[in-house]
Amino acid sequence: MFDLVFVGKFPYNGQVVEGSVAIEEGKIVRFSKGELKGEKILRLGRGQVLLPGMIDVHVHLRDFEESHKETVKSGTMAAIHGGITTVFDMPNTRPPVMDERTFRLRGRIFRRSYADYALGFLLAGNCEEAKAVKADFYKAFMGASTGGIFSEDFEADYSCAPGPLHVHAEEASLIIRFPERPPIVEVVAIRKALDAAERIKKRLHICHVSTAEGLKEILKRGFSWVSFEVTPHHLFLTRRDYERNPFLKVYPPLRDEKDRRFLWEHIKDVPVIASDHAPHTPEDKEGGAAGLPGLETELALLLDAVNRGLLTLWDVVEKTALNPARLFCLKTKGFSEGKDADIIVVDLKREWVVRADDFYTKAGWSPYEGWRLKGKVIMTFLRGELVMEEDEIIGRPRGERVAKENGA
Ligand SMILES: NC(=O)N[C@@H](CC(=O)O)C(=O)O
Ligand SMILES: [Zn+2]
Ligand SMILES: [Zn+2]
Repeated sequence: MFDLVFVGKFPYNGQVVEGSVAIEEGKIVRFSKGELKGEKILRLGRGQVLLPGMIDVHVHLRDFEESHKETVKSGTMAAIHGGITTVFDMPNTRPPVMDERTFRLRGRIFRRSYADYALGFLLAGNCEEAKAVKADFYKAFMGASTGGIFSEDFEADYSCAPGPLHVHAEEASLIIRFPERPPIVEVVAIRKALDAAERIKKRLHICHVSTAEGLKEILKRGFSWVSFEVTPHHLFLTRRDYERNPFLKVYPPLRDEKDRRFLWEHIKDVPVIASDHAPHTPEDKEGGAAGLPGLETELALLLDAVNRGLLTLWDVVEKTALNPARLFCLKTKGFSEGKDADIIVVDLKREWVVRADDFYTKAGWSPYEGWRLKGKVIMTFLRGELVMEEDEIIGRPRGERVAKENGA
């Protein structure tokens, strides 16, 4: 007799099938086309589908001296509200996570985390410190973004990285010449990062790819040790939106319709979708801060796109859960028997209107305010425990640090 059995539709081997998924002690233990017996049976309703919880590999939770923007507590409540069960914590905090003491402090505040988490470490000429910590991933900026820290010598930082390196690819020298950061600023940086990757051949993940030329360059080189992500704002918004709403200032900037369309035309080749949840308060945005909140809208935007035939549910599952688990060697994550039961129930038919007032993030505003979306996350389970239902957070923070495959 299993602890919990879901009965209904779920993605399996590229399809969406009918059957049951059995959970035992926080793990997925059985997929079946038939009915399985359980202490608790959760029968999904019409329009509802069971999906793996999202692994969001690009999240800024702020906290420390920027707790007014977001905290680990508020940001991870927003995550589970949006169906995200694992977050990668970006280290461009204030103070930045660039030394052993701050890295330890960072680990301690995640006791308040409502989601599972991977801890990042910022690399910028601090190689000795980087080697002294065992972070789950490392981050380098080729040009300044929020926090202003970037690599003087990107190749040295990349060579030093003791684990997978996420990189913000905007070329510092071109940002000075072109502060509007046109596509060339990203494309030159991506080319430089790929040239370095060809020589160094270590795991590299290129963040928030936003330009057609940049995506073309990555696909042309086709290095198996280089992965990349695209964000919802570069898929659903353009520079025109920014011209109408200055709050939509973000690095890399929103692009023209042709870049956005190119991303969609190649969505099949995009391995990971990640939010780059970068909360700033309205006051900070008035002051010109770059970055957009995205945790509580990203999956719903993708479900709405599924309803509009722009991608399949299986595409969503691969880009938000299966590929991140595989690419970052998360030993206990992935939607298969023996893995953590990080599960969400989504209602593909539920229509709702985006209102920042309904959100847990401290950002206090949303790029998608007023948008009517078809598709909503209605339940989130973290390692088999219900942690969110119908917009309510249930229980206390239960987040745990991810486990990596040996040597990853
Ligand atoms: N994307 C942004 O515009 N800002 C991010 C930093 C980053 O991801 O570059 C932030 O931390 O605010
Ligand atoms: Zn960035
Ligand atoms: Zn970011």
